[in-house]
Amino acid sequence: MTSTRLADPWPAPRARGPVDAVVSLPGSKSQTNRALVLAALADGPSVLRRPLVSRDTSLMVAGLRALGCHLDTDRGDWTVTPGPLRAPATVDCGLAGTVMRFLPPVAGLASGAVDFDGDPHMRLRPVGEVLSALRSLGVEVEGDGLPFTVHGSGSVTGGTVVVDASASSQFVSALLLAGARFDHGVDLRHDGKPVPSLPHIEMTVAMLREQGVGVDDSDADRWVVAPGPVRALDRTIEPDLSNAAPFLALAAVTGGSVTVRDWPRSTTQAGDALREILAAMGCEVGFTDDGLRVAGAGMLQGVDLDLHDVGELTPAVAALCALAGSPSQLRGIGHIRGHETDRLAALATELTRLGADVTEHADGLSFRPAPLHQGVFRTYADHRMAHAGVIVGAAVDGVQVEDVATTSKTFPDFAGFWAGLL
Ligand SMILES: O=C(O)C1=C[C@@H](OP(=O)(O)O)[C@@H](O)[C@H](O)C1
Ligand SMILES: C=C(OP(=O)(O)O)C(=O)O
Repeated sequence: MTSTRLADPWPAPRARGPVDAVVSLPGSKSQTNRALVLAALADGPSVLRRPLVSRDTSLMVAGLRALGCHLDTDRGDWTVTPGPLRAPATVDCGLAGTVMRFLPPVAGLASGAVDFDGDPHMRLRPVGEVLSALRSLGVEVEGDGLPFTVHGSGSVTGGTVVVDASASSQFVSALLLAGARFDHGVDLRHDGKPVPSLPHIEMTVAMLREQGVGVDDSDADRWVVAPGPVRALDRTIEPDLSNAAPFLALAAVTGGSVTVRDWPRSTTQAGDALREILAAMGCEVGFTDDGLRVAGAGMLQGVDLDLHDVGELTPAVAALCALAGSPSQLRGIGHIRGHETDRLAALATELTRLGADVTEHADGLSFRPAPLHQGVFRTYADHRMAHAGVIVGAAVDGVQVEDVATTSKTFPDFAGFWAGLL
């Protein structure tokens, strides 16, 4: 997605003083990819306004086109015209969890074989629970992880199913998103350790309800989706609040102020938790007429946080903890070892290489203050590792971020945008 050729490793720009900026950020990956799936299953043409244009959403668009959906993505707003779901088809999941988990239930509604594969690391990310759930809902599936094939028969019986979604909330979202189109809907129960990233399931439920789908989530760990049509969408995608993390962090580490425009006052996005997290680290956080403003207050305070619900914020928060003046503890995030890379191992390794005093635990990280120094920060094809690297690089001389272009997963020309602020 990045048009300019970037040096690799990329010298992360060092802030020479407080950064003061007002930024408009690209759309939410989670909302864009949910809206695309719902539009493909809807009862008429849909419009997505201000969608995110990035690798993850392009992969979703390509996957839905392969399944017979007509998408016009040439202009800023996208139109989606559902067609009969067709197969044979091939879906490239890249490294997008939303594509690998959300599309197999849609493929179950097509008639024929749909082959799924992705980037080398994607083959290691968990998906077996979605596939076994589909089997018990009446779909023939070959394989338990990437590569796998869904043999759709044109309809899915649906009904009652139990999954262990402790590895990813996306297992639940995947079955709910397509559930209304199953003959008997879906009555899904989670059985296992607590489900992570609950705001993402709340986003799924809220978006389904907005399209007229009946969802009962009144019992803990149980979601019942009634069979029925999905109303066509006309939706404006919110800015991606998780991708706001590095920009707000820039205010925090430089003692400047950054305002993110159009920050919703009410949202199911996990990134909204940044308001509380950054306030706990000593920043001034508040809404203005322009959006959400975060102002850094000099020295960052360490924090003790359970990030189980908002695990995708960990890399940026970890970078801040490494720069803080007092110890920190990040807990409840064992599941992020199954994200784009093993994020606990990657963060511990790379922050340590830059001098941080980090200890890796089974389900978290702890930090003690230490002076950081120059070095190369490796990113393991993980967009949010790159975010962590540039945050440290804004505060420390001589940090170079390997493969910063990996940010194209969820943010077009991140490096150019970032450099423009420093
Ligand atoms: O449904 C979604 O859009 C997402 C759910 C979360 O996944 P996990 O539950 O696997 O953490 C989150 O981390 C990911 O970035 C996006
Ligand atoms: C975990 C993430 O992505 P994915 O949607 O690929 O799971 C993420 O963006 O932090």
